[in-house]
Amino acid sequence: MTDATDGPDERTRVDDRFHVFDTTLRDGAQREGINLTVADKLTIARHLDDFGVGFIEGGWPGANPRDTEFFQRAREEIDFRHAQLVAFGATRKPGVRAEDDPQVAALLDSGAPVITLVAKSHDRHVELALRTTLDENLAMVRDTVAHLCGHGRRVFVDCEHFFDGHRANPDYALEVVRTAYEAGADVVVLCDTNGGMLPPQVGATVREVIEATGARLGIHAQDDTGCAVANTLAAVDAGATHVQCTANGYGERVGNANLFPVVAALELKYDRRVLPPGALAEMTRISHAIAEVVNLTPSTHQPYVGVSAFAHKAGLHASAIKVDPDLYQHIDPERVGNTMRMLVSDMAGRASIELKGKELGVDLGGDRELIGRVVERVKERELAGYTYEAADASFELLLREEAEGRARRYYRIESWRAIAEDRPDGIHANEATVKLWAKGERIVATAEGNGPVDALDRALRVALERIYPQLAALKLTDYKVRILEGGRGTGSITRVLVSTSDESGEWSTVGVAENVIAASWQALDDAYAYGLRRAGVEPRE
Ligand SMILES: CC(=O)SCCNC(=O)CCNC(=O)[C@H](O)C(C)(C)COP(=O)(O)OP(=O)(O)OC[C@H]1O[C@@H](n2cnc3c(N)ncnc32)[C@H](O)[C@@H]1OP(=O)(O)O
Ligand SMILES: CC(=O)C(=O)O
Repeated sequence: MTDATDGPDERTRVDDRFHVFDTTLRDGAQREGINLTVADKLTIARHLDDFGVGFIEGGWPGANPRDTEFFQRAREEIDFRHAQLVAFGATRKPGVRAEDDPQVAALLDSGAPVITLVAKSHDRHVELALRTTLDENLAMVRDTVAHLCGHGRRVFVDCEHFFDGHRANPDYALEVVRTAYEAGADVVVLCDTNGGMLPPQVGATVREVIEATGARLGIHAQDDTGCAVANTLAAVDAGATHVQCTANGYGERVGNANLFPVVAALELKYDRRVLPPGALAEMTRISHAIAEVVNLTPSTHQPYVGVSAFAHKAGLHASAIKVDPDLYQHIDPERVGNTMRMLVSDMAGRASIELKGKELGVDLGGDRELIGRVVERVKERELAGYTYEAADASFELLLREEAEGRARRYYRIESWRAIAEDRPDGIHANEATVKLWAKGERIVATAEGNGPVDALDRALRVALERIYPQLAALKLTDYKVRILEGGRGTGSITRVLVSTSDESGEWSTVGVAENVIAASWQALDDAYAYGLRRAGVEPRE
Protein backbone atom coordinates (compact mmCIF):
# COMPACT_ATOMS: atom_id res chain seq x y z
CA MET A 1 0.00 0.00 0.00
CA THR A 2 1.23 3.48 -0.91
CA ASP A 3 0.88 6.53 1.31
CA ALA A 4 1.26 10.17 0.44
CA THR A 5 5.00 10.17 0.95
CA ASP A 6 5.72 7.13 -1.23
CA GLY A 7 7.01 7.86 -4.71
CA PRO A 8 8.24 5.72 -7.55
CA ASP A 9 11.48 3.79 -7.39
CA GLU A 10 14.40 6.28 -7.58
CA ARG A 11 16.19 4.21 -10.23
CA THR A 12 13.34 4.61 -12.71
CA ARG A 13 12.29 8.15 -11.82
CA VAL A 14 11.82 10.36 -14.85
CA ASP A 15 13.61 13.72 -14.86
CA ASP A 16 11.49 15.88 -12.55
CA ARG A 17 12.63 19.08 -14.21
CA PHE A 18 10.12 18.25 -16.93
CA HIS A 19 6.67 16.75 -16.23
CA VAL A 20 4.67 14.55 -18.57
CA PHE A 21 1.26 14.68 -16.91
CA ASP A 22 -1.52 12.48 -18.24
CA THR A 23 -5.19 13.31 -17.68
CA THR A 24 -6.85 10.54 -19.73
CA LEU A 25 -8.66 9.25 -16.66
CA ARG A 26 -10.02 12.72 -15.80
CA ASP A 27 -10.30 15.01 -18.85
CA GLY A 28 -10.11 12.08 -21.33
CA ALA A 29 -13.11 10.52 -19.58
CA GLN A 30 -15.04 13.77 -20.26
CA ARG A 31 -15.22 12.80 -23.97
CA GLU A 32 -18.68 11.98 -25.29
CA GLY A 33 -18.94 8.19 -25.72
CA ILE A 34 -16.34 7.23 -23.12
CA ASN A 35 -17.73 5.60 -20.00
CA LEU A 36 -15.06 3.90 -17.91
CA THR A 37 -15.55 1.40 -15.12
CA VAL A 38 -13.15 1.35 -12.16
CA ALA A 39 -11.54 -1.77 -13.69
CA ASP A 40 -11.05 0.11 -17.02
CA LYS A 41 -9.42 3.00 -15.16
CA LEU A 42 -7.06 0.67 -13.32
CA THR A 43 -6.08 -1.00 -16.61
CA ILE A 44 -5.41 2.34 -18.30
CA ALA A 45 -3.41 3.53 -15.29
CA ARG A 46 -1.19 0.43 -15.59
CA HIS A 47 -0.64 1.11 -19.32
CA LEU A 48 0.26 4.74 -18.64
CA ASP A 49 2.64 3.77 -15.86
CA ASP A 50 4.28 1.19 -18.16
CA PHE A 51 4.67 3.91 -20.77
CA GLY A 52 6.48 6.02 -18.18
CA VAL A 53 4.45 9.20 -17.77
CA GLY A 54 5.38 11.08 -14.59
CA PHE A 55 1.83 11.82 -13.36
CA ILE A 56 -1.52 10.11 -13.82
CA GLU A 57 -4.56 12.22 -12.96
CA GLY A 58 -7.06 9.55 -11.93
CA GLY A 59 -10.27 11.57 -11.56
CA TRP A 60 -12.15 13.70 -9.07
CA PRO A 61 -12.50 11.86 -5.74
CA GLY A 62 -15.69 12.83 -4.00
CA ALA A 63 -17.42 13.89 -7.25
CA ASN A 64 -18.73 10.37 -7.88
CA PRO A 65 -18.35 6.98 -6.17
CA ARG A 66 -16.45 5.51 -9.13
CA ASP A 67 -13.58 8.01 -8.87
CA THR A 68 -13.47 7.67 -5.08
CA GLU A 69 -13.21 3.88 -5.43
CA PHE A 70 -10.58 4.21 -8.16
CA PHE A 71 -8.18 6.04 -5.82
CA GLN A 72 -8.70 3.51 -3.05
CA ARG A 73 -8.13 0.53 -5.38
CA ALA A 74 -5.24 2.14 -7.28
CA ARG A 75 -3.37 2.60 -3.99
CA GLU A 76 -4.03 -0.99 -2.99
CA GLU A 77 -3.64 -2.75 -6.34
CA ILE A 78 -1.07 -0.87 -8.43
CA ASP A 79 2.60 -0.76 -7.64
CA PHE A 80 3.46 2.32 -9.73
CA ARG A 81 6.96 2.14 -11.19
CA HIS A 82 7.15 5.53 -12.84
CA ALA A 83 4.06 7.61 -12.20
CA GLN A 84 2.64 9.43 -9.23
CA LEU A 85 -1.11 9.36 -8.82
CA VAL A 86 -2.89 12.72 -8.94
CA ALA A 87 -6.32 13.61 -7.55
CA PHE A 88 -8.23 16.46 -9.21
CA GLY A 89 -10.64 18.86 -7.52
CA ALA A 90 -11.66 22.50 -7.11
CA THR A 91 -10.58 25.21 -4.73
CA ARG A 92 -12.73 25.63 -1.63
CA LYS A 93 -16.21 27.13 -1.96
CA PRO A 94 -16.58 30.89 -1.39
CA GLY A 95 -17.11 31.78 2.26
CA VAL A 96 -16.09 28.32 3.56
CA ARG A 97 -12.81 27.44 5.30
CA ALA A 98 -10.67 25.02 3.28
CA GLU A 99 -10.52 22.64 6.24
CA ASP A 100 -14.34 22.62 6.43
CA ASP A 101 -14.98 22.03 2.72
CA PRO A 102 -15.99 18.37 2.19
CA GLN A 103 -14.75 18.25 -1.40
CA VAL A 104 -11.30 19.46 -0.30
CA ALA A 105 -11.35 16.78 2.43
CA ALA A 106 -12.16 14.16 -0.24
CA LEU A 107 -8.94 15.12 -2.05
CA LEU A 108 -6.90 14.41 1.08
CA ASP A 109 -8.86 11.22 1.78
CA SER A 110 -7.97 9.91 -1.69
CA GLY A 111 -4.42 9.39 -0.41
CA ALA A 112 -3.01 10.71 -3.69
CA PRO A 113 0.44 12.24 -3.15
CA VAL A 114 -0.27 14.97 -5.73
CA ILE A 115 -3.36 17.14 -6.10
CA THR A 116 -4.42 19.32 -9.02
CA LEU A 117 -6.72 22.15 -8.07
CA VAL A 118 -8.81 23.86 -10.70
CA ALA A 119 -8.98 27.60 -10.03
CA LYS A 120 -10.72 30.46 -11.77
CA SER A 121 -8.36 33.00 -13.37
CA HIS A 122 -10.78 34.85 -15.66
CA ASP A 123 -12.51 37.71 -13.84
CA ARG A 124 -15.80 37.16 -15.69
CA HIS A 125 -15.90 33.50 -14.60
CA VAL A 126 -15.29 34.53 -10.99
CA GLU A 127 -18.19 36.93 -11.07
CA LEU A 128 -20.65 34.94 -13.23
CA ALA A 129 -19.85 31.26 -12.53
CA LEU A 130 -18.52 31.41 -8.97
CA ARG A 131 -20.71 34.38 -8.04
CA THR A 132 -18.08 35.81 -5.72
CA THR A 133 -15.59 38.68 -5.59
CA LEU A 134 -12.19 38.75 -7.24
CA ASP A 135 -10.53 39.00 -3.81
CA GLU A 136 -12.46 36.04 -2.41
CA ASN A 137 -11.37 33.94 -5.39
CA LEU A 138 -7.73 34.79 -4.63
CA ALA A 139 -8.33 33.79 -1.01
CA MET A 140 -9.92 30.50 -2.16
CA VAL A 141 -6.79 29.70 -4.18
CA ARG A 142 -4.39 30.74 -1.40
CA ASP A 143 -6.19 28.90 1.42
CA THR A 144 -6.77 25.67 -0.49
CA VAL A 145 -3.20 25.41 -1.77
CA ALA A 146 -1.75 26.18 1.67
CA HIS A 147 -4.10 23.70 3.36
CA LEU A 148 -3.17 20.84 1.02
CA CYS A 149 0.56 21.65 1.13
CA GLY A 150 0.26 21.72 4.92
CA HIS A 151 -0.91 18.10 4.72
CA GLY A 152 2.22 17.13 2.79
CA ARG A 153 0.68 17.06 -0.67
CA ARG A 154 2.34 18.35 -3.78
CA VAL A 155 -0.06 20.78 -5.47
CA PHE A 156 -0.48 21.82 -9.09
CA VAL A 157 -2.96 24.58 -9.89
CA ASP A 158 -4.90 24.49 -13.17
CA CYS A 159 -5.82 28.08 -14.03
CA GLU A 160 -9.02 27.55 -15.98
CA HIS A 161 -9.63 29.89 -18.97
CA PHE A 162 -6.24 31.47 -18.33
CA PHE A 163 -5.54 32.67 -21.87
CA ASP A 164 -8.98 34.23 -22.36
CA GLY A 165 -8.78 35.70 -18.85
CA HIS A 166 -5.33 37.14 -19.50
CA ARG A 167 -6.64 38.94 -22.58
CA ALA A 168 -9.63 40.32 -20.70
CA ASN A 169 -7.86 41.34 -17.47
CA PRO A 170 -4.12 40.56 -17.54
CA ASP A 171 -3.42 41.99 -14.08
CA TYR A 172 -5.97 39.76 -12.41
CA ALA A 173 -4.95 36.61 -14.32
CA LEU A 174 -1.31 37.23 -13.30
CA GLU A 175 -2.38 37.81 -9.70
CA VAL A 176 -4.01 34.35 -9.60
CA VAL A 177 -0.75 32.76 -10.82
CA ARG A 178 1.30 34.67 -8.21
CA THR A 179 -1.14 33.77 -5.43
CA ALA A 180 -1.06 30.06 -6.27
CA TYR A 181 2.72 29.97 -6.58
CA GLU A 182 3.38 31.94 -3.42
CA ALA A 183 0.94 29.74 -1.46
CA GLY A 184 3.08 26.71 -2.34
CA ALA A 185 1.88 25.35 -5.70
CA ASP A 186 4.66 23.46 -7.39
CA VAL A 187 3.45 24.25 -10.91
CA VAL A 188 0.83 26.69 -12.15
CA VAL A 189 -0.82 25.30 -15.26
CA LEU A 190 -2.15 27.74 -17.84
CA CYS A 191 -5.29 26.24 -19.37
CA ASP A 192 -6.74 26.99 -22.78
CA THR A 193 -10.07 25.70 -21.53
CA ASN A 194 -12.15 26.79 -24.54
CA GLY A 195 -9.39 25.64 -26.89
CA GLY A 196 -9.54 28.79 -29.02
CA MET A 197 -5.85 29.77 -28.91
CA LEU A 198 -3.23 29.53 -31.66
CA PRO A 199 0.47 28.77 -31.10
CA PRO A 200 1.88 32.34 -31.37
CA GLN A 201 -0.64 33.59 -28.76
CA VAL A 202 0.20 30.74 -26.42
CA GLY A 203 3.96 31.24 -26.78
CA ALA A 204 3.78 35.00 -26.19
CA THR A 205 1.52 34.62 -23.14
CA VAL A 206 3.64 31.92 -21.50
CA ARG A 207 6.75 34.09 -21.94
CA GLU A 208 5.00 37.09 -20.43
CA VAL A 209 3.72 35.13 -17.43
CA ILE A 210 7.13 33.66 -16.66
CA GLU A 211 8.66 37.13 -16.83
CA ALA A 212 5.96 38.70 -14.66
CA THR A 213 5.65 35.99 -11.97
CA GLY A 214 8.75 33.75 -12.05
CA ALA A 215 6.38 30.80 -11.50
CA ARG A 216 7.02 27.33 -12.83
CA LEU A 217 4.42 26.90 -15.60
CA GLY A 218 2.55 24.06 -17.22
CA ILE A 219 0.21 23.93 -20.21
CA HIS A 220 -3.21 22.32 -20.62
CA ALA A 221 -4.56 22.76 -24.15
CA GLN A 222 -7.98 21.74 -25.49
CA ASP A 223 -8.09 21.01 -29.21
CA ASP A 224 -10.96 23.18 -30.47
CA THR A 225 -8.81 24.85 -33.15
CA GLY A 226 -6.98 21.61 -33.96
CA CYS A 227 -3.87 23.20 -32.41
CA ALA A 228 -3.64 21.52 -28.98
CA VAL A 229 -0.40 19.67 -29.74
CA ALA A 230 1.12 22.74 -31.44
CA ASN A 231 -0.03 24.96 -28.56
CA THR A 232 1.54 22.57 -26.05
CA LEU A 233 4.86 22.63 -27.91
CA ALA A 234 4.67 26.43 -28.28
CA ALA A 235 4.30 26.68 -24.50
CA VAL A 236 7.33 24.40 -24.03
CA ASP A 237 9.32 26.57 -26.44
CA ALA A 238 8.36 29.57 -24.33
CA GLY A 239 9.51 27.94 -21.08
CA ALA A 240 6.68 25.68 -19.76
CA THR A 241 8.09 22.54 -18.14
CA HIS A 242 4.91 20.58 -17.47
CA VAL A 243 2.60 19.29 -20.24
CA GLN A 244 -0.90 17.98 -19.60
CA CYS A 245 -2.12 15.56 -22.26
CA THR A 246 -4.45 12.61 -22.83
CA ALA A 247 -3.90 9.30 -24.61
CA ASN A 248 -5.04 9.54 -28.23
CA GLY A 249 -6.23 13.10 -27.54
CA TYR A 250 -9.45 11.99 -25.80
CA GLY A 251 -11.18 14.77 -23.89
CA GLU A 252 -14.06 17.19 -23.46
CA ARG A 253 -15.70 18.31 -26.78
CA VAL A 254 -13.13 17.65 -29.56
CA GLY A 255 -10.42 16.58 -27.13
CA ASN A 256 -7.10 17.53 -25.55
CA ALA A 257 -3.46 17.68 -26.57
CA ASN A 258 -2.61 14.13 -27.65
CA LEU A 259 -0.01 12.59 -25.36
CA PHE A 260 1.64 10.53 -28.08
CA PRO A 261 2.65 13.22 -30.61
CA VAL A 262 3.61 15.51 -27.74
CA VAL A 263 6.05 13.06 -26.11
CA ALA A 264 7.34 11.88 -29.50
CA ALA A 265 8.09 15.48 -30.43
CA LEU A 266 9.83 16.10 -27.11
CA GLU A 267 11.92 12.94 -27.37
CA LEU A 268 12.67 12.89 -31.09
CA LYS A 269 12.55 16.51 -32.21
CA TYR A 270 13.57 18.38 -29.05
CA ASP A 271 15.97 15.62 -27.96
CA ARG A 272 14.57 15.81 -24.45
CA ARG A 273 14.44 12.62 -22.31
CA VAL A 274 10.92 12.67 -20.90
CA LEU A 275 10.25 8.90 -20.84
CA PRO A 276 12.21 5.98 -19.41
CA PRO A 277 14.62 4.24 -21.82
CA GLY A 278 12.82 2.02 -24.36
CA ALA A 279 9.35 3.42 -23.62
CA LEU A 280 8.92 5.29 -26.89
CA ALA A 281 9.17 2.04 -28.85
CA GLU A 282 6.08 0.82 -26.93
CA MET A 283 4.03 3.87 -27.91
CA THR A 284 1.99 2.34 -30.76
CA ARG A 285 1.11 -0.70 -28.65
CA ILE A 286 0.08 1.44 -25.66
CA SER A 287 -2.02 3.79 -27.80
CA HIS A 288 -3.94 0.87 -29.32
CA ALA A 289 -4.28 -0.93 -25.99
CA ILE A 290 -5.87 2.17 -24.40
CA ALA A 291 -8.22 2.56 -27.40
CA GLU A 292 -9.35 -1.02 -26.80
CA VAL A 293 -10.10 -0.33 -23.14
CA VAL A 294 -12.15 2.80 -23.89
CA ASN A 295 -13.87 0.82 -26.64
CA LEU A 296 -13.04 3.20 -29.51
CA THR A 297 -11.48 2.10 -32.79
CA PRO A 298 -7.91 3.44 -32.92
CA SER A 299 -7.66 6.29 -35.41
CA THR A 300 -5.84 4.91 -38.47
CA HIS A 301 -4.44 8.33 -39.32
CA GLN A 302 -3.13 9.37 -35.92
CA PRO A 303 0.43 10.78 -36.17
CA TYR A 304 3.18 8.32 -35.18
CA VAL A 305 0.88 5.50 -33.97
CA GLY A 306 -1.86 5.17 -36.63
CA VAL A 307 -1.65 2.14 -38.93
CA SER A 308 -1.49 4.61 -41.84
CA ALA A 309 1.19 6.80 -40.23
CA PHE A 310 3.92 5.12 -42.29
CA ALA A 311 1.81 3.65 -45.16
CA HIS A 312 2.99 4.72 -48.60
CA LYS A 313 0.70 4.78 -51.62
CA ALA A 314 2.21 6.98 -54.32
CA GLY A 315 4.53 5.30 -56.83
CA LEU A 316 7.00 8.20 -56.73
CA HIS A 317 7.31 7.89 -52.97
CA ALA A 318 7.93 4.15 -53.24
CA SER A 319 10.65 4.60 -55.85
CA ALA A 320 12.57 6.91 -53.50
CA ILE A 321 11.86 4.72 -50.43
CA LYS A 322 13.40 1.79 -52.28
CA VAL A 323 16.69 3.72 -52.18
CA ASP A 324 16.29 5.05 -48.63
CA PRO A 325 13.10 5.06 -46.50
CA ASP A 326 14.19 8.35 -44.90
CA LEU A 327 13.45 10.12 -48.16
CA TYR A 328 9.71 9.95 -47.46
CA GLN A 329 9.56 9.42 -43.69
CA HIS A 330 10.22 11.97 -40.96
CA ILE A 331 11.40 9.23 -38.55
CA ASP A 332 12.11 5.52 -38.56
CA PRO A 333 8.70 4.03 -37.57
CA GLU A 334 10.38 1.47 -35.32
CA ARG A 335 11.35 4.25 -32.94
CA VAL A 336 7.69 4.56 -31.96
CA GLY A 337 6.86 0.87 -32.37
CA ASN A 338 5.13 1.29 -35.73
CA THR A 339 5.96 -0.24 -39.12
CA MET A 340 6.31 0.95 -42.68
CA ARG A 341 3.75 -0.48 -45.13
CA MET A 342 3.49 -0.25 -48.90
CA LEU A 343 0.00 0.17 -50.36
CA VAL A 344 -0.82 -1.20 -53.79
CA SER A 345 -3.34 0.71 -55.91
CA ASP A 346 -3.60 2.40 -59.31
CA MET A 347 -1.13 4.98 -57.96
CA ALA A 348 1.56 2.29 -57.66
CA GLY A 349 4.61 2.07 -59.86
CA ARG A 350 7.19 -0.69 -60.26
CA ALA A 351 8.98 0.24 -57.03
CA SER A 352 5.73 -0.04 -55.02
CA ILE A 353 5.17 -3.56 -56.35
CA GLU A 354 8.76 -4.59 -55.68
CA LEU A 355 8.66 -3.31 -52.09
CA LYS A 356 5.24 -4.85 -51.48
CA GLY A 357 6.54 -8.15 -52.86
CA LYS A 358 9.42 -7.99 -50.38
CA GLU A 359 6.96 -7.25 -47.52
CA LEU A 360 4.93 -10.33 -48.56
CA GLY A 361 8.01 -12.53 -48.97
CA VAL A 362 7.67 -12.83 -52.77
CA ASP A 363 11.02 -12.40 -54.51
CA LEU A 364 10.45 -10.68 -57.84
CA GLY A 365 14.20 -10.76 -58.52
CA GLY A 366 14.15 -7.28 -60.05
CA ASP A 367 12.40 -8.76 -63.14
CA ARG A 368 11.25 -5.55 -64.83
CA GLU A 369 8.93 -7.28 -67.27
CA LEU A 370 7.19 -9.31 -64.57
CA ILE A 371 6.88 -6.29 -62.28
CA GLY A 372 5.56 -4.20 -65.19
CA ARG A 373 2.91 -6.88 -65.87
CA VAL A 374 1.76 -6.77 -62.24
CA VAL A 375 1.57 -2.95 -62.37
CA GLU A 376 -0.56 -3.15 -65.53
CA ARG A 377 -2.93 -5.75 -64.06
CA VAL A 378 -3.35 -3.76 -60.86
CA LYS A 379 -4.14 -0.57 -62.80
CA GLU A 380 -6.62 -2.32 -65.10
CA ARG A 381 -8.41 -4.03 -62.24
CA GLU A 382 -8.50 -0.88 -60.10
CA LEU A 383 -10.12 0.90 -63.05
CA ALA A 384 -12.75 -1.86 -63.04
CA GLY A 385 -13.42 -1.20 -59.34
CA TYR A 386 -11.07 -3.51 -57.43
CA THR A 387 -9.15 -1.98 -54.53
CA TYR A 388 -5.98 -3.73 -53.49
CA GLU A 389 -4.93 -1.43 -50.68
CA ALA A 390 -7.95 -2.77 -48.74
CA ALA A 391 -7.50 -6.35 -49.99
CA ASP A 392 -3.92 -7.42 -49.40
CA ALA A 393 -4.76 -11.11 -49.83
CA SER A 394 -6.31 -10.65 -53.29
CA PHE A 395 -3.21 -8.69 -54.29
CA GLU A 396 -0.90 -11.40 -53.00
CA LEU A 397 -2.77 -14.04 -55.02
CA LEU A 398 -2.46 -11.87 -58.14
CA LEU A 399 1.24 -11.28 -57.48
CA ARG A 400 2.01 -14.95 -56.90
CA GLU A 401 0.01 -15.95 -59.98
CA GLU A 402 2.19 -13.65 -62.12
CA ALA A 403 5.42 -14.67 -60.36
CA GLU A 404 4.68 -18.42 -60.58
CA GLY A 405 3.20 -18.18 -64.08
CA ARG A 406 -0.07 -19.91 -63.07
CA ALA A 407 -2.89 -19.59 -60.60
CA ARG A 408 -3.00 -22.19 -57.81
CA ARG A 409 -6.40 -23.82 -58.10
CA TYR A 410 -7.84 -25.84 -55.27
CA TYR A 411 -11.01 -26.62 -57.20
CA ARG A 412 -12.64 -25.83 -60.54
CA ILE A 413 -16.11 -24.39 -60.46
CA GLU A 414 -18.57 -25.77 -62.95
CA SER A 415 -21.40 -23.53 -61.78
CA TRP A 416 -23.02 -21.98 -58.73
CA ARG A 417 -26.55 -20.80 -58.05
CA ALA A 418 -28.13 -18.86 -55.20
CA ILE A 419 -31.86 -18.56 -54.58
CA ALA A 420 -33.63 -16.09 -52.30
CA GLU A 421 -37.21 -17.16 -51.66
CA ASP A 422 -40.07 -15.28 -50.04
CA ARG A 423 -42.49 -17.98 -48.90
CA PRO A 424 -46.26 -17.53 -48.45
CA ASP A 425 -45.81 -18.40 -44.73
CA GLY A 426 -43.71 -15.19 -44.37
CA ILE A 427 -40.37 -17.01 -44.09
CA HIS A 428 -37.44 -15.73 -46.18
CA ALA A 429 -35.37 -18.72 -47.23
CA ASN A 430 -31.97 -18.72 -48.93
CA GLU A 431 -30.45 -21.69 -50.66
CA ALA A 432 -27.34 -22.20 -52.81
CA THR A 433 -25.92 -25.01 -54.89
CA VAL A 434 -22.32 -25.31 -56.08
CA LYS A 435 -21.08 -27.79 -58.66
CA LEU A 436 -17.29 -28.15 -58.73
CA TRP A 437 -14.38 -30.44 -59.47
CA ALA A 438 -11.71 -31.24 -56.89
CA LYS A 439 -9.20 -34.10 -56.81
CA GLY A 440 -10.67 -35.35 -60.10
CA GLU A 441 -14.09 -35.72 -58.50
CA ARG A 442 -17.31 -33.89 -59.44
CA ILE A 443 -19.07 -32.68 -56.33
CA VAL A 444 -22.52 -31.14 -56.04
CA ALA A 445 -23.51 -29.56 -52.73
CA THR A 446 -26.49 -27.56 -51.54
CA ALA A 447 -26.91 -25.56 -48.32
CA GLU A 448 -29.22 -23.02 -46.71
CA GLY A 449 -28.08 -19.77 -45.10
CA ASN A 450 -29.27 -16.54 -43.52
CA GLY A 451 -28.78 -14.80 -46.91
CA PRO A 452 -27.73 -15.88 -50.40
CA VAL A 453 -24.02 -15.21 -49.72
CA ASP A 454 -24.11 -17.17 -46.47
CA ALA A 455 -25.84 -20.04 -48.31
CA LEU A 456 -23.11 -20.01 -50.99
CA ASP A 457 -20.39 -19.98 -48.35
CA ARG A 458 -21.98 -22.97 -46.60
CA ALA A 459 -22.50 -24.89 -49.85
CA LEU A 460 -18.84 -24.40 -50.78
CA ARG A 461 -17.73 -25.64 -47.36
CA VAL A 462 -20.02 -28.70 -47.61
CA ALA A 463 -18.59 -29.48 -51.05
CA LEU A 464 -14.97 -29.20 -49.93
CA GLU A 465 -14.96 -30.30 -46.29
CA ARG A 466 -13.80 -33.86 -47.05
CA ILE A 467 -10.97 -32.85 -49.39
CA TYR A 468 -9.82 -29.73 -47.54
CA PRO A 469 -10.69 -30.18 -43.83
CA GLN A 470 -8.51 -27.10 -43.14
CA LEU A 471 -11.43 -24.91 -44.35
CA ALA A 472 -13.17 -25.57 -41.02
CA ALA A 473 -10.64 -23.25 -39.31
CA LEU A 474 -11.52 -20.28 -41.58
CA LYS A 475 -14.11 -17.80 -40.34
CA LEU A 476 -15.71 -14.91 -42.24
CA THR A 477 -15.35 -11.97 -39.86
CA ASP A 478 -16.55 -9.02 -41.94
CA TYR A 479 -18.47 -8.34 -45.13
CA LYS A 480 -18.76 -4.89 -46.74
CA VAL A 481 -20.62 -3.86 -49.88
CA ARG A 482 -20.12 -0.60 -51.73
CA ILE A 483 -21.89 0.63 -54.86
CA LEU A 484 -19.14 2.19 -56.97
CA GLU A 485 -21.03 3.67 -59.86
CA GLY A 486 -24.48 4.81 -58.87
CA GLY A 487 -27.10 6.03 -61.31
CA ARG A 488 -27.26 2.79 -63.26
CA GLY A 489 -30.03 1.30 -61.18
CA THR A 490 -29.64 -2.41 -60.58
CA GLY A 491 -26.75 -2.43 -63.12
CA SER A 492 -24.48 -0.37 -60.82
CA ILE A 493 -21.01 -1.75 -60.20
CA THR A 494 -20.74 -3.38 -56.78
CA ARG A 495 -17.57 -3.96 -54.78
CA VAL A 496 -17.50 -6.51 -51.99
CA LEU A 497 -14.74 -6.75 -49.36
CA VAL A 498 -14.59 -9.84 -47.19
CA SER A 499 -12.41 -10.33 -44.10
CA THR A 500 -11.53 -13.86 -43.11
CA SER A 501 -9.51 -15.18 -40.20
CA ASP A 502 -7.85 -18.34 -38.91
CA GLU A 503 -6.11 -18.93 -35.57
CA SER A 504 -3.11 -16.84 -36.56
CA GLY A 505 -4.46 -13.82 -38.41
CA GLU A 506 -6.93 -12.04 -40.65
CA TRP A 507 -6.89 -11.18 -44.36
CA SER A 508 -9.10 -9.26 -46.80
CA THR A 509 -10.20 -10.08 -50.31
CA VAL A 510 -12.18 -8.21 -52.95
CA GLY A 511 -14.71 -8.98 -55.68
CA VAL A 512 -16.31 -6.63 -58.24
CA ALA A 513 -19.33 -7.24 -60.49
CA GLU A 514 -22.67 -5.76 -61.49
CA ASN A 515 -24.30 -8.52 -59.44
CA VAL A 516 -23.69 -8.31 -55.68
CA ILE A 517 -23.73 -12.10 -55.31
CA ALA A 518 -21.19 -12.57 -58.13
CA ALA A 519 -18.93 -9.96 -56.48
CA SER A 520 -19.32 -11.74 -53.15
CA TRP A 521 -18.49 -15.07 -54.77
CA GLN A 522 -15.20 -13.69 -56.16
CA ALA A 523 -14.22 -12.33 -52.75
CA LEU A 524 -15.09 -15.67 -51.09
CA ASP A 525 -13.19 -17.63 -53.73
CA ASP A 526 -10.05 -15.52 -53.10
CA ALA A 527 -10.54 -15.79 -49.32
CA TYR A 528 -10.50 -19.60 -49.43
CA ALA A 529 -7.63 -19.79 -51.95
CA TYR A 530 -5.56 -17.51 -49.71
CA GLY A 531 -6.54 -19.33 -46.51
CA LEU A 532 -5.63 -22.75 -47.91
CA ARG A 533 -2.40 -21.43 -49.32
CA ARG A 534 -1.29 -19.88 -46.02
CA ALA A 535 -2.18 -23.18 -44.29
CA GLY A 536 0.38 -24.83 -46.59
CA VAL A 537 -2.25 -26.95 -48.38
CA GLU A 538 -1.34 -28.32 -51.82
CA PRO A 539 -3.99 -27.88 -54.54
CA ARG A 540 -5.84 -31.05 -55.62
CA GLU A 541 -7.94 -29.78 -58.52
C1 LIG B 1 -12.47 22.76 -17.14
C2 LIG B 1 -12.75 21.43 -16.60
O1 LIG B 1 -12.96 20.53 -17.33
S1 LIG B 1 -12.73 21.26 -14.94
C3 LIG B 1 -13.32 19.61 -14.66
C4 LIG B 1 -14.77 19.55 -14.69
N1 LIG B 1 -15.20 18.22 -14.38
C5 LIG B 1 -16.40 17.96 -13.95
O2 LIG B 1 -17.22 18.83 -13.76
C6 LIG B 1 -16.75 16.52 -13.69
C7 LIG B 1 -17.11 16.22 -12.27
N2 LIG B 1 -18.09 17.16 -11.75
C8 LIG B 1 -19.13 16.78 -10.91
O3 LIG B 1 -19.32 15.61 -10.63
C9 LIG B 1 -19.96 17.87 -10.33
O4 LIG B 1 -20.03 18.99 -11.20
C10 LIG B 1 -19.39 18.31 -8.95
C11 LIG B 1 -19.56 17.13 -7.98
C12 LIG B 1 -17.94 18.69 -9.01
C13 LIG B 1 -20.17 19.51 -8.40
O5 LIG B 1 -21.52 19.21 -8.45
P1 LIG B 1 -22.61 20.19 -7.82
O6 LIG B 1 -22.24 20.45 -6.41
O7 LIG B 1 -23.93 19.58 -8.10
O8 LIG B 1 -22.41 21.57 -8.57
P2 LIG B 1 -22.55 21.96 -10.11
O9 LIG B 1 -21.89 20.92 -10.96
O10 LIG B 1 -23.95 22.29 -10.49
O11 LIG B 1 -21.72 23.32 -10.15
C14 LIG B 1 -20.36 23.39 -9.85
C15 LIG B 1 -20.13 24.19 -8.58
O12 LIG B 1 -18.70 24.36 -8.39
C16 LIG B 1 -18.37 25.75 -8.36
N3 LIG B 1 -17.06 25.91 -8.93
C17 LIG B 1 -16.72 25.94 -10.24
N4 LIG B 1 -15.39 26.15 -10.34
C18 LIG B 1 -14.90 26.23 -9.10
C19 LIG B 1 -13.62 26.47 -8.58
N5 LIG B 1 -12.56 26.60 -9.38
N6 LIG B 1 -13.48 26.53 -7.24
C20 LIG B 1 -14.55 26.35 -6.43
N7 LIG B 1 -15.79 26.12 -6.87
C21 LIG B 1 -15.96 26.07 -8.18
C22 LIG B 1 -19.48 26.42 -9.15
O13 LIG B 1 -19.59 27.78 -8.83
C23 LIG B 1 -20.70 25.62 -8.68
O14 LIG B 1 -21.00 26.05 -7.39
P3 LIG B 1 -22.52 26.08 -6.81
O15 LIG B 1 -22.91 24.64 -6.64
O16 LIG B 1 -22.38 26.80 -5.52
O17 LIG B 1 -23.34 26.78 -7.83
C1 LIG C 1 -8.66 22.13 -16.20
C2 LIG C 1 -9.22 21.84 -17.50
O1 LIG C 1 -9.55 20.72 -17.81
C3 LIG C 1 -9.37 22.94 -18.44
O2 LIG C 1 -9.20 24.09 -18.06
O3 LIG C 1 -9.67 22.66 -19.62
